[in-house]
Amino acid sequence: MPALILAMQLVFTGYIKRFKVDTIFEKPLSGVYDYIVVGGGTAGSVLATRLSEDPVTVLVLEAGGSDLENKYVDIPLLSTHLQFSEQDWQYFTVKQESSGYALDGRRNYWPAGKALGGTSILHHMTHVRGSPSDYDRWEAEGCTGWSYRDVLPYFMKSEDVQIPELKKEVYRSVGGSMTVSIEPGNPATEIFKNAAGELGFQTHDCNSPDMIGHCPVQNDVRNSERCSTAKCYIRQVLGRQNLQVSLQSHVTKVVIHKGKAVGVEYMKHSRRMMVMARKEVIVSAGVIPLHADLPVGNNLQDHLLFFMSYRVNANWTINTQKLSDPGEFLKYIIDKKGLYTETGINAVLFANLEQEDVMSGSPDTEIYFSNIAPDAKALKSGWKQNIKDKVLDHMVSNATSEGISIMPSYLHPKSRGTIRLNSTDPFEHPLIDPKYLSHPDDIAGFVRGVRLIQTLVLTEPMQSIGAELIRRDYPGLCDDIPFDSDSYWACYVRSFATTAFHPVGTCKMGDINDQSSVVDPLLRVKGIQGLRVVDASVMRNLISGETNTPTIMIAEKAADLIRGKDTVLDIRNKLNTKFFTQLEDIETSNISAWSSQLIQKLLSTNLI
Ligand SMILES: Cc1cc2nc3c(=O)[nH]c(=O)nc-3n(C[C@H](O)[C@H](O)[C@H](O)COP(=O)(O)OP(=O)(O)OC[C@H]3O[C@@H](n4cnc5c(N)ncnc54)[C@H](O)[C@@H]3O)c2cc1C
Repeated sequence: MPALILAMQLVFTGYIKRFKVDTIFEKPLSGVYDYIVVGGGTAGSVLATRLSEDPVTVLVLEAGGSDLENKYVDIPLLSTHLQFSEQDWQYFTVKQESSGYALDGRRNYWPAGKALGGTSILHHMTHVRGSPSDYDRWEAEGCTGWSYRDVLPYFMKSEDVQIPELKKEVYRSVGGSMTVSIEPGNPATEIFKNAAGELGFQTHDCNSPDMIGHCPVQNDVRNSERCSTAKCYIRQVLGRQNLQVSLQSHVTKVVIHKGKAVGVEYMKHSRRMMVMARKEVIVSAGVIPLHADLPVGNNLQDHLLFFMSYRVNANWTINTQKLSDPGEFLKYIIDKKGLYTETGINAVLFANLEQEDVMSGSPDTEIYFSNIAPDAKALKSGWKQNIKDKVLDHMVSNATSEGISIMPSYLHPKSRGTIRLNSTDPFEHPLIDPKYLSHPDDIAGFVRGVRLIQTLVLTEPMQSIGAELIRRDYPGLCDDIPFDSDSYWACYVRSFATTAFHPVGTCKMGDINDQSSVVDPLLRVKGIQGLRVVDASVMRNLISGETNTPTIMIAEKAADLIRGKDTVLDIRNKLNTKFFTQLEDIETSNISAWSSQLIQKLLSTNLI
């Protein structure tokens, strides 16, 4: 107990120091700035950092407060503690017709960051760039200048890789703002690696141009603390005289005069204010649309995932009992060591299950490995999924403190949804309707993922820990369908798959003549001068993985587009001479030569 008190004192002292720093946000505003950035989230923090490198004035208006107001922000394992906090918008989707059968009202809970740093202060820190084909597809569909060759230099500019074996890779970088690291091994990571290896998946860098394979998860973590874009970008430059950040400033309207965005209206401490922009207004408010009069809010896309949990005989699972040991917490506070340094995801695996050779091309499936045990507390208050009480009680009756979860996610869903403003009141939450699993192909994609997981569990490393599936079917929910048939898993997916938190696409980028797009390839809102959108909403199609790192890339590139500068010329030249020819070789080589018994096993199942 004294250890616990000491730990709490240390946290509290850190608190006081932080509040002193945050008075910087209270500087009085002037009436006009060169650039106004709406939203200081993942993208907004990056963009304002870059724009204010020039002799221009930049204002960031952020609806939330300081990222440091929540004591859990830094601690990797406690990211879910930010959900349903003041730093979360706490959105819910509308009732889903084709999914969410196990959810209360069939509604997904949609967390989103509401503070400086935006969703990067509460996300799970997995660092994934996506596949070259994702960006080449954007370019082919009219997003000129966004091919993999174009965007790779910006991924590199933003990162500071602290993984010794990757520092020298020509496509990776050191010295950028975002630290990328791997937490020192948990035995679980080794088991997952060996299981994947037995099926022929090589362990390599999933942020290389060839994503297929297994990787210990790379994280946006610096010295065992979260590296949000608040901490790793904008807080580094808050002393600049030409940069002003105003918190608790909720923008309610972009002011448009004679077809040009000239400023914004916003509410701060219940007072309505207006501020003008000499050059541009840039909306970086995330996927929730601000503009009522534009064709925004269509093309909503998101990844789903669900938990396949297994009982195991292993002493390395993370469970509530281990975490409530005060010594464990102290280990983190004093030495930045122990279980709290982990993010809860040990490793990821990417495969291309849609085609015969699952190990070539670009991935359509991501598998997450987690050594967090599905014990009663984790099920009730860990990953919050809005599961119906009676279903949750049933799950809790099967809880175990020695277990793991493996989660499939289908990466290129065809379902498309919408986000619509619910009323003229800008403070009311919008109607979010992702129409999850409305396209039948998405179900088939998930069932293939289930079969891959089942195959992984049959490997010797997984059998050596006695991995045994914990069934979650519930009276009236899939229990009338023969267990393990494709139809059973289809029902399971429709019942238990929930958001993987990667919504994109509501301000779709496209060619100037593409009627369905909102912004052009320079991210300018079509038909309105002086207005751009720079955030995850401009992604035309979902990328093959998590969306924070690509959003940072978008903001880095947008800063160059706005400033009319090429800050990555040196990186591009280096890549042109050393890398892109090599990349062409990779694309044409027969990667499928990797041995794989998996292919045979997968093909022997009848997919729906
Ligand atoms: C729980 C969770 C886990 C995730 N895990 C990962 C992960 O492990 N890896 C990964 O790569 N991605 C992950 N993501 C996704 C990733 O974090 C997002 O794609 C990314 O943060 C989106 O960035 P953004 O700039 O578009 O929006 P945000 O970061 O959400 O920024 C929008 C900002 O605008 C502010 N804002 C909104 N409206 C207004 C307004 N009217 N006026 C003023 N300000 C406003 C918001 O408060 C917010 O600060 C996760 C997301 C969630 C929710």
